[in-house]
Amino acid sequence: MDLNVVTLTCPDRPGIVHAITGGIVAAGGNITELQQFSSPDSGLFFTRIQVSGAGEQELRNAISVTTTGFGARLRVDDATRPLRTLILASKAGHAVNDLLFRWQSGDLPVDIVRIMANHQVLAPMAEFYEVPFTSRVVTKETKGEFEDEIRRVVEEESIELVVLARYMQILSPELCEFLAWRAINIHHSFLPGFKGANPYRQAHTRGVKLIGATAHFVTSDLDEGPIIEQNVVRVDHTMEVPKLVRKGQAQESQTLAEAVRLFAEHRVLADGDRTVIFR
Ligand SMILES: Nc1nc2c(c(=O)[nH]1)N[C@@H](CN(C=O)c1ccc(C(=O)N[C@@H](CCC(=O)O)C(=O)O)cc1)CN2
Repeated sequence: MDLNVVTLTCPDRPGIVHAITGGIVAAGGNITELQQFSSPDSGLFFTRIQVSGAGEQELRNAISVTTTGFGARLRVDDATRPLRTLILASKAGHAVNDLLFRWQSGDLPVDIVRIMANHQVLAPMAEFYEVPFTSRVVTKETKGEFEDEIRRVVEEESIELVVLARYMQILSPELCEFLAWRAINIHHSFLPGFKGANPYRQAHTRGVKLIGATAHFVTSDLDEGPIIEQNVVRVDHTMEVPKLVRKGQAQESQTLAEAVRLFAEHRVLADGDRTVIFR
C-alpha cells in the first residue's frame, strides 16, 4: 500500500485545503493524517497531509493541477523510504551512539550511510554498527579539502540529511549554502543562551538553574540557525561543570534524535528563519 506525505507552503487564501484534498481524491488517495497552520507573521499557509492508496507521482501531478496559481512549494515524499543520512562528528560519542542505536533498532526512519569525523576516536563505534567511517585532521590548511570531501559524499551517496552530532568545526558559508535546510546541528545549550564551544562552563559561571540542548538547522551564523527542537533539565548550585556535562549529554542525545525523526518524517517546514513543526 502506497503511503506518502504531502507538504505544501503557499501564500494564505481561502480554499487551499479544498484544492489539495480534491487533488488527493482525484489521485485515488485516502487521507490518514492532516495538519495545517496559517502564519499571521508571514501570511503563509503550511500543511502536512499523510495519504494512503495513491502513488507519489500521481499525487504530485494531481495536486499541482488543483493548486495551479497558488504560488505553492509542494513536496510529495514516500513515507516508507528512510532518509539517506551522513553524520559529522568529532570526539564526543554520546549523540552519535544514540542515533546509531535508534537507527539499528528501527526507531528512526533514516539510513545512516557514513560517518565523517575530524578525529579517529569514534572509528570503533562506527565499526561496531558496520557504518563506513572517514576521518581527517582538520586544520586551517586542510579544512577546505575536508569540506570538499563532505560535498563529494553528499552528491555521490545521494545524502538527504547531514547531522552534526557534536561536530566541533565551524562549516564555511559556502558549505552551509550547499547544505541549506538539510543539515541539523545539536548545540549543547538552551539557545539563544550560551553560544559557542563551551556552553556548560558558561552556564556554571552564570549560575543558571536550567540547562538544555537545541537542535537547529546549520547556517553561516554560528548557533543562529532555525530551531527544530529544544529540551531543558533542572540543575543546582551543587553541580560542577563535569556534572552539568553529564546531565546535558542526555538532553543533547534526546533532542537531536527527536529533531532527526521530525525531519525524516517530513514534519519540519521552513517559515523564514523559523520552523513550523507538525508533530
Ligand atoms: N556554520 C556553522 N557551523 C557549525 C555550527 C553552526 O551553527 N554553523 N555549529 C557547530 C557546533 N557548535 C555548537 O553547537 C560549535 C562548534 C565549534 C565551535 C568552535 O568555536 N570551534 C572552534 C574549534 C574548536 C575545536 O577545534 O575543538 C573553531 O572552529 O575555531 C563553536 C560552536 C558546528 N559547526
